[in-house]
Amino acid sequence: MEIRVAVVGAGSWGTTVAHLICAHAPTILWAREEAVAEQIDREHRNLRYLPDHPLHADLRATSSMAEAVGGADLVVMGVPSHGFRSTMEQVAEHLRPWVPVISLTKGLEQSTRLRMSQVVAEVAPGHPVGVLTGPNLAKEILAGHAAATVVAMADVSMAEALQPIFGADNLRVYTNTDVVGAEMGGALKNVIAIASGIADGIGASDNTRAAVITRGLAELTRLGVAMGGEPMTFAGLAGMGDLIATCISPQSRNRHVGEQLGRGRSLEDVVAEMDMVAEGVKAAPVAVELAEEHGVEMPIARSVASVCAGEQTAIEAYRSLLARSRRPEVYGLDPGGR
Ligand SMILES: NC(=O)C1=CN([C@@H]2O[C@H](COP(=O)(O)OP(=O)(O)OC[C@H]3O[C@@H](n4cnc5c(N)ncnc54)[C@H](O)[C@@H]3O)[C@@H](O)[C@H]2O)C=CC1
Ligand SMILES: O=C(CO)COP(=O)(O)O
Repeated sequence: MEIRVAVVGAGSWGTTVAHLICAHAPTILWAREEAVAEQIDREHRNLRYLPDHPLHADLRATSSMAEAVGGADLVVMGVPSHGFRSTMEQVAEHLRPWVPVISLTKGLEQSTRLRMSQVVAEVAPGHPVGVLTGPNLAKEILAGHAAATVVAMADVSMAEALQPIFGADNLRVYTNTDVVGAEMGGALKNVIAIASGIADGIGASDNTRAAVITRGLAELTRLGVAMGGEPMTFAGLAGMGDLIATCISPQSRNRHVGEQLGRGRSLEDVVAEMDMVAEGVKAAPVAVELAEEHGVEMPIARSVASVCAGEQTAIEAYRSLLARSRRPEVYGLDPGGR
């Protein structure tokens, strides 16, 4: 049976995923701006977000949610976390019963501290829900470089059915039943990537970056496990894999924000000149709140939140991380670990 897919959100990643799926299934991409939808539909290009890449000739695009979602057998959500709930509410008006919803979004809802799959469950109860996540920088995948990713759903047979839909010659898709772990890995690595960028911006060394990545993995694992994620998920593509890609890549928006902060620029200036989302900026204070709620320590996330809020300079944040009291290298599996 042919599956018709709607991808909601025509930024870099939504457009890339729609382009990939289109090779296997009829796909329609929803764009908020009519001009973007028209350009993709007619010219097979998204000049705003992916100017260098022609898109699949069969990819359709629309700014009408009814047209995008009304006939879809699978809905893929690719809007940033700050617009996720309101967009999902529009989706829900047209969603046919039991259509699965897969989130591409790597963020946390600010007001509620919810993961995006939880937002889907609130707005469209009863629909199967999952996430697609991993080290997947959109432009690299569009350029044809090999990558791997994870589709995480509680129902493994449904995740297996989606593997060929999301897969491509250069994109290998694994399954995982740990939605909480996969989703928390994706959201929290953005916060650690800001810290890694800050290190680059203040001129720190590769040793520093390795320390940030490794201790960052410890703290995101600690929180993710406390919230119900499986420890091994954080050692996989959705955890360590995505953390490495985002912390080292010059293409990462989150690492870029950190680098600019490390050079002494203000968050307002850096964000104002970006036409794209850096989820870690909004996820950092939420991670700190969740850490408090779950009784775990997240010193790097706390430092990132504090630099983003203008409470500390980047240099002060790094000095205070180094000045923390001595302790054993308790790894992230113990929720009380420090
Ligand atoms: N770009 C990438 O390489 C990857 C991004 N992601 C995640 O995918 C999500 C989307 O990221 P990108 O596509 O890169 O973002 P982007 O910054 O390239 O584009 C954002 C898209 O969302 C739309 N948008 C912005 N605010 C909105 C709102 N309030 N309501 C509805 N739509 C809104 C914009 O019009 C645009 O189409 C993020 O959570 C990101 O972390 C995940 C994997 C890879
Ligand atoms: O999630 C991503 C790669 O997997 C993209 O990271 P940035 O949002 O930091 O560019």
